Amino acid sequence: MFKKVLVANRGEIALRIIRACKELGIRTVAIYCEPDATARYVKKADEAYLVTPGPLRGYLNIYGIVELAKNVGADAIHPGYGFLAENPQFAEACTQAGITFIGPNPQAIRKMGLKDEARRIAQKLGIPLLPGTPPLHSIDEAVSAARQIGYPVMVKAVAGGGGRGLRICYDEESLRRQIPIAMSEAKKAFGDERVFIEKYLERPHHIEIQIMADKYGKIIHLGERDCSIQRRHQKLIEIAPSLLLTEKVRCQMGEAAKRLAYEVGYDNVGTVEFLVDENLNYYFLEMNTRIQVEHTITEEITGIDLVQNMIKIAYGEPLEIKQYEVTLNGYAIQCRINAEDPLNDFLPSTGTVTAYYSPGGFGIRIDGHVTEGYNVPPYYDSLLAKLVARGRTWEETVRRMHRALSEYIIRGVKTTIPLYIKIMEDEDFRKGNFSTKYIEEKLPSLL
Ligand SMILES: Nc1ncc2cc(-c3cccc4ccccc34)c(N3CC[C@@H](N)C3)nc2n1
Ligand SMILES: [Ca+2]
Repeated sequence: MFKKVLVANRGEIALRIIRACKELGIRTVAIYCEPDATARYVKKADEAYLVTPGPLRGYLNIYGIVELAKNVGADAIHPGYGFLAENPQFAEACTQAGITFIGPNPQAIRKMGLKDEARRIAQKLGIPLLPGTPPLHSIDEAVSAARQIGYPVMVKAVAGGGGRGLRICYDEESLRRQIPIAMSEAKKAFGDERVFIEKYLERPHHIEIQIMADKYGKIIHLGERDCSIQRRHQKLIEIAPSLLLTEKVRCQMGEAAKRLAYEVGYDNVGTVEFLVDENLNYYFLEMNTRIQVEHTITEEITGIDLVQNMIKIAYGEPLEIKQYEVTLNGYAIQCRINAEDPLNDFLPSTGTVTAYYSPGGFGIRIDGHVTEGYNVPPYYDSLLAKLVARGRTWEETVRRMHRALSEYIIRGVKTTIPLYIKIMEDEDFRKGNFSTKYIEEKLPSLL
């Protein structure tokens, strides 16, 4: 097994990876930029090094991080999520330095990073897709395609993902206007101006399948997560399993996700995103080649430690879990405790945490890095902690999450906790009656 792993990330996911390594007897190296110098994950690592340039680019400095890993004698690097997690150049730089990248192979990262390539492969495999086009060459081509597809359509950047580079068009005038804007935005944001269009689903559920593959072609899926409760592509609450799927559709989506992973020669963990409509028709969206923030709820209902499996797979161990051994027990809900003010358009709230008391008790998990006195910096995402509640029934899980949220004390910064308390009391949420429009439609009445 690896002797020393460098964690190329910060905050809660860095702490999560450090904990997984500790349980495997692996020494850990943390990196930090100045604002994180006193953060808990830095203290919990066996070694910690300041990386430059701060306060953010040190976490994105491919060659600086690889150089440091070599100098401290790390034999593997875990990228976490965000930052360099889906950067094929980083994965290749690690390999070239003789350091194992704990994640998928660079070819699979590259393939799934281009939405048109992912769609083409899904189409070849007979995985359902929304009506759409390959990358467009002209506005006229988009207009004639949209006539076939029918409005509304969504314009998507080929190199986009996670909600970036998306535009909705309800008629031809809007499409003609927005295509050039989308292309120039894509050029600026991703260095690739190519866009395509798809039929826009108005009120879908956003459901993703967790997969895990070893280096020998063994692939399993670990059920789904419903991530529909988001705001401007920032996920707020995730649940597992979904309240919408039947066992039959779950199996179909799981098999489709495994076929896609197998086709691209995938190894390590990954997530295949779908949209599901109220008639349980599901459509492939994209694939994420990283561990996700919400991996926790899958761990809670399957009992499988996804981060430790990432490390074992990267080390070359064969998958020891068989598909029939994956059982989904009960329900789990994750609330992302963000330093944002839900009463003020979710504006980031910075400052010092003057009081911090996290809940506990049966079926409660906290993944977070905040303590009293922590100064919430403005440079990073606003996630302070992930509060996860698990229960045998959905009703019990909602009650437990409500109780835990009511116990949670964070003073000195505004957080999303008050909003989540209201959501746990909302009849539509409790009945599983929510789509990607839930927050947009409910916010005014919830607060
Ligand atoms: N053809 C079509 N119709 C509806 C969609 C709805 C979403 C979507 C899914 C989840 C939340 C959203 C919030 C605002 C806008 C879109 C969404 C979506 N995306 C793309 C990135 C992924 N993370 C979410 N793609 C869509 N595509
Ligand atoms: Ca994505």
